[in-house]
Amino acid sequence: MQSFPQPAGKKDAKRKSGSSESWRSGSPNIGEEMQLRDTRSCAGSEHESHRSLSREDLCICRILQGAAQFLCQGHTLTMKRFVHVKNPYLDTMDEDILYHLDLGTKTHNLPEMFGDVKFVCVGGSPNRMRAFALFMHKELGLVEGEEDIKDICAGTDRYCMFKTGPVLSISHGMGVPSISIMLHELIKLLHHARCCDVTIIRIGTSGGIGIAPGSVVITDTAVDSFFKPQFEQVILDNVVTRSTELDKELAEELFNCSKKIPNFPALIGHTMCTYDFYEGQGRLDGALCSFSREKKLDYLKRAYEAGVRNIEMESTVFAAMCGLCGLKAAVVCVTLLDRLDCDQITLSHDVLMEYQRRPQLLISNFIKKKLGLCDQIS
Ligand SMILES: O=P(O)(O)O[C@H]1O[C@H](CO)[C@@H](O)[C@H]1O
Ligand SMILES: O=c1cc[nH]c(=O)[nH]1
Repeated sequence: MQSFPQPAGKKDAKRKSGSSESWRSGSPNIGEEMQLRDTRSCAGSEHESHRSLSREDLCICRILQGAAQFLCQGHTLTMKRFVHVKNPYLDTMDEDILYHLDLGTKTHNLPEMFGDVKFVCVGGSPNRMRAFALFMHKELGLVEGEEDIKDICAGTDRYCMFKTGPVLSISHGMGVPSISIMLHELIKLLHHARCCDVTIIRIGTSGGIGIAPGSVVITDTAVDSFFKPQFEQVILDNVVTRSTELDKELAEELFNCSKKIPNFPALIGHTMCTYDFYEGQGRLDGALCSFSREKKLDYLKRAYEAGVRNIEMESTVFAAMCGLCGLKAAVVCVTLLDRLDCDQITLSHDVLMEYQRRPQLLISNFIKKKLGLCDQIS
């Protein structure tokens, strides 16, 4: 049984300072760090030394010289992947208040609370993300009881956040504006906490196109309503187009993981992200509808031909923001219906719950595999 620290509360955070617990390595996260691994010892062994990189030019030169020497001696060198923000103003701020998460750099010790996070899972519904955290807690064989898993954002009712071991589970609400606000604050949180090598996965629901309800779609590329792999962000009065490519290797790895789960219908495909559930997804059952059944089917069939296998409402901005900030990202959504057949979701509560657990099961197995807990694959 393993034991991981739960995040410290506000009061504790004020008193404590300094390093965070890090997953298994026991080493603190100190600014930008370069990890030098001796490959002449057995793979995965503990012969690792850590050196800090200062931003001073002189120091960088020395380290690069050292690294070059190290490489010449037959070692390999791997860089830790830190979460980066692309905003010069952040460095000039005395305090950063993550308003919608009810967290802040002065009120909370973010490195201590979150420094060991390696996996972030996000999804629309607060209950689903709480259930996922509790499920992960059990799957990781953690000793603390469920009652220790509290909503870290309880001071706000915008989003909820739970942490168990190296896994953070957060709700993002519905649609691009809602997830985008959460991601701005989450990415800053991971940056302030000096997290490294973080994988982020959206586990959601969606409408399928031409595939059986209950199928789990692992997204290779998120596309917009015109089937383009891009997200258009309006900034001031400009439209900035951002790429929505996701990590293909990660998608493949997840797909391979899915093959090990008995009777698990999964596939890789494009995911279309829309700004609306009704007109935007070609539904005939909204309060407004100005197109015919034929037009709807023609649109969905063209989407299918373009490689789209499911439709949801967050994937493009999720892919774009995570890609820009150095987060390895994936989108895994179960389909609740086949949009070529119908528009209304008529599943019973039990079936809906069972479907929603499918992405969670896959991601739990993936996380356990990554943590070397392969004997505990469900
Ligand atoms: O199940 P979640 O994660 O909320 O995802 C899907 O479900 C919502 C619509 O019902 C949208 O947020 C859509 O993206
Ligand atoms: O059809 C659906 C089902 C779930 N979520 C969506 O965005 N669309």
